[in-house]
Amino acid sequence: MERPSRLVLLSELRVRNTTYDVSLSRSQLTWKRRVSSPVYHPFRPSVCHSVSVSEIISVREEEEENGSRRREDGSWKKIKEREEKDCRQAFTVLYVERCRQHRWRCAEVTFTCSDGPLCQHWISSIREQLATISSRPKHLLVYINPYGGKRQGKRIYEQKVAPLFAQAGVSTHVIVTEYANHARDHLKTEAELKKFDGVVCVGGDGMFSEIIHGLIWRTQIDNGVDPNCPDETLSGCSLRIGIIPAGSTDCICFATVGTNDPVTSALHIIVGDSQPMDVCSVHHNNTFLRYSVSLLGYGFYGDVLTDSERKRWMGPARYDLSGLKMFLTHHYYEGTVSYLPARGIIGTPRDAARCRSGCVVCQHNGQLHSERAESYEMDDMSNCESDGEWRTIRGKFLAINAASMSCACPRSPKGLSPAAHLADGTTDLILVRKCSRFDFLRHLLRHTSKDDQFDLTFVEVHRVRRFRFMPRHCQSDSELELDLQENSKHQIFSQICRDHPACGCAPAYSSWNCDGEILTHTAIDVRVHCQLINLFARGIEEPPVFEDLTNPCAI
Ligand SMILES: CCCCCCCCCCCCC/C=C/[C@@H](O)[C@H](COP(=O)(O)O)NC(=O)CCCCC
Ligand SMILES: Nc1ncnc2c1ncn2[C@@H]1O[C@H](COP(=O)(O)OP(=O)(O)O)[C@@H](O)[C@H]1O
Ligand SMILES: [Ca+2]
Repeated sequence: MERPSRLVLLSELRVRNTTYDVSLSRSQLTWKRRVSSPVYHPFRPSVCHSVSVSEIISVREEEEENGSRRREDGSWKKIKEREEKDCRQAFTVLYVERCRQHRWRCAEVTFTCSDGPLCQHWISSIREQLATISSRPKHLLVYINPYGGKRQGKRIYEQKVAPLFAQAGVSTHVIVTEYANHARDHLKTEAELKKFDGVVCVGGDGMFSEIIHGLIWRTQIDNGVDPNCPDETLSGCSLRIGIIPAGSTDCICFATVGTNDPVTSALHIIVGDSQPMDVCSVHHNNTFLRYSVSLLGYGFYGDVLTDSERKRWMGPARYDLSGLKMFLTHHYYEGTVSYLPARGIIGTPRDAARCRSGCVVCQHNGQLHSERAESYEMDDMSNCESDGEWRTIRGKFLAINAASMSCACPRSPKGLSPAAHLADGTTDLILVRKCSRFDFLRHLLRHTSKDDQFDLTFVEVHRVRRFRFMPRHCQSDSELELDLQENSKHQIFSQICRDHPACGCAPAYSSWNCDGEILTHTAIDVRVHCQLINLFARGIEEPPVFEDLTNPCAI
């Protein structure tokens, strides 16, 4: 149990017309209603509130004049006639309050003091405590995509986020993007990153993808690492990234915070949360293509994305229509998947346990990963292929998905791979083989219910550190020869269809959906880079089950 930390201040203050014992320690601000009579009063239970100092947003001085109270920002708030006539000094504490479904709100409480010096002492003491929190950002670089989701990015930022940043004393440099890849290119070459404590992305998964591409690329160049080499150990990015959800799916925000709510995200940024996250690098023939943090999907999700881009005018609803269309189209694709299973780690894709705030699996596997990386460096064996057995699967697939995190989103609150971890250095490779439409529907529907989407004969899932995919139309002659021997009759039909796509049968290849962006190459080599980036988040919080003994109100 954490020891209650030393008291900084203890005073009798008033909240509205009631007297409270208010105490400030290094970790908590607590206000307990004074019980005037020791006799038990059923209608007046003792009330105690406690806020962790780390979740205080700011403290503000209030001034009274002619029945109104002036705030530091210059605005006036009318106070009630009866209220604190004798108390001339007041201060307001703004703090994080938890609401339903992982949402956070900025709550406030105003304390009135009997004298001015005491009020000033309280304000400066709270500010001093806040100043000791070094993880809080002071200056942020903000990119807004005005074009994503329902095109509300600018409004969301100005109305919901900017006022909170101002209250918390966070200064910002805001760039509203003017074209696709504006943010990526600005980060790659122009942005003066030394000036900032973090980058904020206002947009969806596609916009987040732009930000990480700019940031990761810049970090590699600054550290002399070649991003084109798939076997390079990439340098981790020091700047944290905050996501203000303003896109269509916003799965990266949902899976790291538990909700898609701009105010909640802004508060996680203000309190300086930190959540490491794995990043996959995607290469083709030793040439870098893209990075991915959530879904890499070939077949169904690739086709949905390609089709939906033509319907962007519909906003987020485009995915529902394209999803239905692609489900009915029921295309399958042939190819070869090879993968390196993740060895020595804790956790499997079929676990009941979930990746949550402070996840021990991520901590353990992250540690294992960095120890291995060190020993590779010492042995001068940077090629991680040497420590595992590649496995190969050939087949016809409706979908090939790699989920580096759960990919939970409002459409599927448990996600594509519910037990995947944010920062364990692995990705869950999900292979959905050719099956009937009915069976595929059963699989899809299970993403929205408690049933296990992997518990079906045509679905398999592997936790991997690296994988490759080669569509059949790209296979070499010798590989095709091997396939021919396996199934000569089918092979002939497939060849005919590839050569004559107008025949109306299934297309030979799909495309990859890489965090919501379409990849032009189909043959890819994917490698997970453990904890390469950090977000202003803390993972999804578990609701408290037991009484928290570190909470002064519980003692
Ligand atoms: C018939 C019932 C079907 C129910 C299917 C539910 C399965 C949903 C799983 C969704 C996983 C989403 C993974 C996230 C992908 C995003 O990166 C990507 C881009 O997001 P954004 O930039 O914010 O638009 N979104 C998609 O690819 C949409 C997939 C929708 C599939 C129906
Ligand atoms: N100013 C802009 N104009 C057009 N496209 C942009 C602009 N800024 C960013 N983009 C691109 O918009 C695409 C979608 O962005 P995103 O924020 O993910 O929204 P959505 O979730 O609706 O797809 C991304 O590919 C991004 O590169
Ligand atoms: Ca992972």
